[in-house]
Amino acid sequence: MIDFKELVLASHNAGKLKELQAMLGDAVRVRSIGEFSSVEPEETGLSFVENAILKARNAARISGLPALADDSGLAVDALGGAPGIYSARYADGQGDAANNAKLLAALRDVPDAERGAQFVCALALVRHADDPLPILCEGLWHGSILHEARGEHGFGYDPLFWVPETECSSAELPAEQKNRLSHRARAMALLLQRLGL
Ligand SMILES: O=c1nc[nH]c2c1ncn2[C@H]1C[C@H](O)[C@@H](COP(=O)(O)OP(=O)(O)OP(=O)(O)O)O1
Ligand SMILES: [Mg+2]
Repeated sequence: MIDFKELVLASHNAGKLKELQAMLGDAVRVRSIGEFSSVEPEETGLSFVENAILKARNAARISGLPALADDSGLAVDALGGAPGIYSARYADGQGDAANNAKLLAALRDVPDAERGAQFVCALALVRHADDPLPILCEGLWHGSILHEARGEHGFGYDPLFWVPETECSSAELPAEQKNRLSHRARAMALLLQRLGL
């Protein structure tokens, strides 16, 4: 079991930060990397796990604190797992609306039965920048891609992600419910277990 006084969350994404903070609750005092730097590290890894480790090390180096990073994305079956680790950069850095528009266009002629997709989340926790044994936890959330946006909550691809168990898009779920069901929730549950929290 690790005894943290403080932890830095290594994300520049406001939606993610809100979810991670809610899931951690009072378990640990949380700072955000934005307090220390606005420079985002280049995500050069070939996997979610590698990118999560890279972001966690970078945040630990900058802050001097233990760091938790989340690398996540949407893997679409009909696109061979794309956009995957490139989800945030799918429309060349033009943001969520452009990413969603590009995804809808790519799937325009794909029938409902072939629109399966998974949200993927890799969490990496490092005790310090050179930690030789990062704690790694992963979570998946299965669903499918809608033909048009639905809902106002969440962030990123949420308006396009149909959640079969709740029969609505993930942007139609209240935050508390998404935070119990999502890829991030599953990864975080494993992490809290690992940490004895
Ligand atoms: O629950 C989610 N609901 C909707 N979309 C989501 C979710 N989880 C990840 N996503 C999408 C957003 C972004 O297009 C990509 C993450 O990219 P990713 O590099 O991990 O995060 P980011 O660049 O937004 O912030 P940062 O790297 O500073 O943590 O996947
Ligand atoms: Mg990123």
